[in-house]
Amino acid sequence: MASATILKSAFLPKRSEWAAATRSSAGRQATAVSLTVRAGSYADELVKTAKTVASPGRGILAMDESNATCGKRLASIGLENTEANRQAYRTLLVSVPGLGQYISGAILFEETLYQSTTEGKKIVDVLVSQNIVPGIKVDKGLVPLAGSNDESWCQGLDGLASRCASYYQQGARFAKWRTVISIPNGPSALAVKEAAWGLARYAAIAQDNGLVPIVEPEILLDGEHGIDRTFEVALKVWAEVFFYLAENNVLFEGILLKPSMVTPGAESKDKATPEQVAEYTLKLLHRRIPPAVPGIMFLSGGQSEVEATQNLNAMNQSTNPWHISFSYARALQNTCLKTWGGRPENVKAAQEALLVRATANSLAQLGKYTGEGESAESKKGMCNHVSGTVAERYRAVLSSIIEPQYTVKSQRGAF
Ligand SMILES: O=P(O)(O)OC[C@H]1O[C@](O)(COP(=O)(O)O)[C@@H](O)[C@@H]1O
Repeated sequence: MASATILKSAFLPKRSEWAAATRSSAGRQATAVSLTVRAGSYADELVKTAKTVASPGRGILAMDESNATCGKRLASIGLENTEANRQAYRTLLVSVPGLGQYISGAILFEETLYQSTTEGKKIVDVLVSQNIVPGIKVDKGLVPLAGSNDESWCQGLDGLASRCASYYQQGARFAKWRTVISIPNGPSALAVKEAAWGLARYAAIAQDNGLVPIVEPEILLDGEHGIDRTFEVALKVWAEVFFYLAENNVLFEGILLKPSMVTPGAESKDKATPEQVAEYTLKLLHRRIPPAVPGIMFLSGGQSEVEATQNLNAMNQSTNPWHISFSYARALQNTCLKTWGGRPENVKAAQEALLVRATANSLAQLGKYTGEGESAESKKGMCNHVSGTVAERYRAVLSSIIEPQYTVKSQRGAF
């Protein structure tokens, strides 16, 4: 926060000055403090990009696992964490035929943004040909936050402007910065403030360089707390995030959010139905998120594939001021990765598995997901609810691949 203080005192009114100016101007027409924000050169493009990503029936494929996280995913199927294996897996993901019907954006790790598929096509070009907007993870990961209760903060502001400019040149049009908040460890006021300030500085810098910032303060699922505690923490976190976004003159129409859903902690004795998750999460959004924000793209955070889809669907039973959709990593990729298992002969089946999840979440974005087909018992019902080629995909994939391992039970810890 040291550099933050310098920046704030240099360019913006202090809160005390602002309050004094507002008091002394009461009853007069003009205020003493000008809050006019110059329109950035990318403003129109940012708004357009954000709307494209937040388009009906589509969401984001998060495939930006850092090398450390990707290593865990690959280890779960017995593969080494090599560049060649990461390339093979990510080639599989971006090459799924018809993916762009359900996926509007794909978040890439830096390595992937500059990588080609195993057939030698630039991954960015493959995405664009699928009508998918390429995005880039720009944070540099989490490190311990000194002076806190074993909490962390997210690095990456140094050199961010020039990196964002290069990523734009390379074809990225949106960015992502993930920081985390731990409920069992507090969260301390320091950790929340640091998370919010970092996200706001990142968002301003990304917009200045033509990238729509995805703002992701992940409130981790870990813990024994109930849903009310998650709600309370989320209210605090989002209040701080929007306070600092505004202080940094971020254009709200040109951002996207990536929140955690409001659920009980993963180790809580309480369980919440999709309707309860939707009720709490929508209440949070209505209290904290301005309608100027075009899209809210949830992370899955360790929920099972089915839970994440059901919860999204429940949130889309009402008309909302924002596009409410998904930006899932695990909840899109889990079955796909397991089906692939690193074997070339499984690529097609794994791609079908990804398409099943993408289709299901697309339906959930529209509030039309039924879920019956997700279990063996009601497989037929699901097929009856989905028409045409989608039904064929469900039938083929569910019968040949998913059924043995696919249940509505939590798959937490699958990775
Ligand atoms: O590799 P990192 O930086 O730990 O991020 C892990 C993942 O968290 C996400 O932000 C959310 O993923 P989940 O949907 O699996 O929770 C992904 O975009 C990212 O791949």
